[in-house]
Amino acid sequence: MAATSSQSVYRATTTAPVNIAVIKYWGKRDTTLNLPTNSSLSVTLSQRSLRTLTTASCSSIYPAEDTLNLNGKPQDIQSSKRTLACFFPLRIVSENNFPTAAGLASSAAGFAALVRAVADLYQLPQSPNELSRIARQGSGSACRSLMGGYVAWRTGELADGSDSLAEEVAPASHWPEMRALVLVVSAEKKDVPSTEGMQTTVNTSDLFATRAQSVVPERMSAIEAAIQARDFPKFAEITMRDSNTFHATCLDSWPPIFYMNDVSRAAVRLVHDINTAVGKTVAAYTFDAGPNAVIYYEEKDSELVAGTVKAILGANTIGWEGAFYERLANVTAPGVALDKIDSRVLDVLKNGVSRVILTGSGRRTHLCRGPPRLRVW
Ligand SMILES: Nc1ncnc2c1ncn2[C@@H]1O[C@H](COP(=O)(O)OP(=O)(O)OP(=O)(O)O)[C@@H](O)[C@H]1O
Ligand SMILES: C[C@@](O)(CCOP(=O)(O)OP(=O)(O)O)CC(=O)O
Repeated sequence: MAATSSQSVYRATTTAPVNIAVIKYWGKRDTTLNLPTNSSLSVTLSQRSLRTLTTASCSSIYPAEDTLNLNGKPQDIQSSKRTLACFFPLRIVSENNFPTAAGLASSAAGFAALVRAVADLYQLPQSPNELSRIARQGSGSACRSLMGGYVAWRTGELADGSDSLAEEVAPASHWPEMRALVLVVSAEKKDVPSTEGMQTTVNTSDLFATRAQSVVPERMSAIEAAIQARDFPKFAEITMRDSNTFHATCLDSWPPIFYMNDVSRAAVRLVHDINTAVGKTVAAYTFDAGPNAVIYYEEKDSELVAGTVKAILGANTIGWEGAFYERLANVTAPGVALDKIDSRVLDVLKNGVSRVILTGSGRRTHLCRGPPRLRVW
């Protein structure tokens, strides 16, 4: 029997990447609009390793309520006022190919994919910068996942948030040698969610105001210049210092918040030991609101950085995966002699890291399988 338009299902499918900040967003000046207290800057990671896949669909045959299914489980979104505004109820189905709510920026990829899929479904003309304004309100860091490469989120000044947008500082192709080694220390849900933790910091930390008002603005300019010049040592030092300052404001919060643990601190020591042994900065660590380490380095230094990590952790005992693992597959000897690394660090890392994802900088959200289309299910 021929399909009638009342049976029609319209749908759009999109993917979105994870981004890992090198200048951290931490603090809101407006919690409703999700306006930040400082600008931030991130590297969008390759979707060949980590991505969210989201399909948005609408139809008059759907029950009269919006639904979100995440990783196979229905989510509670009915308190949202959006339902009332929809003529055709929306059905969102999404899947992350990595742990959700574990400090691996699932909310960033998740909300970016959601906004992109809905915009594609309705064939909205908005640019990624304009869509970033919407994604920001789902989760602040999500606004940076609508773009590829090196992305800044400008704090903005206006009370309505209309100038608090993300913009691409440089595409991934500008510095394609950038690699990211994710050491998964824990895939557990974190104790203090980012949304709650950052406001505890805003309200109680004495260090916080200095970071937001003077430290970050200087670092934003310096890291953008380092990215334009592809100056890895400069990029790396700012990245490490900013991660440390962010975690210092967490420790300075009341009650104090701890996201890094002994394994995280071992990863910090490892990176400094590698850099000292090599005699220049070839690796940079950064930590979000959880213990997992992300280590940035350039492809030419794969053996020195990832090769050393591989020799410490062993390739067989834990999972090594990711789009850029190929070059390392046959590397067995450490790039840096292990006697140059603090011996306590070796054991802590070996026992504490459960999984390694080797990835690199990548491109922005993209539409899957052509433009939105009419389908009868
Ligand atoms: N694919 C998705 N689609 C829609 N919402 C998602 C998706 N993935 C995650 N989320 C939302 O984001 C929440 C997790 O965000 P949370 O900030 O706690 O963790 P995270 O993003 O993994 O960590 P972090 O932001 O510290 O790196 C989930 O509970 C869910 O509400
Ligand atoms: C440490 C961070 O990863 C914090 C991310 O916080 P979220 O974007 O998850 O917070 P909400 O806006 O409340 O959803 C730093 C960063 O990504 O810049």
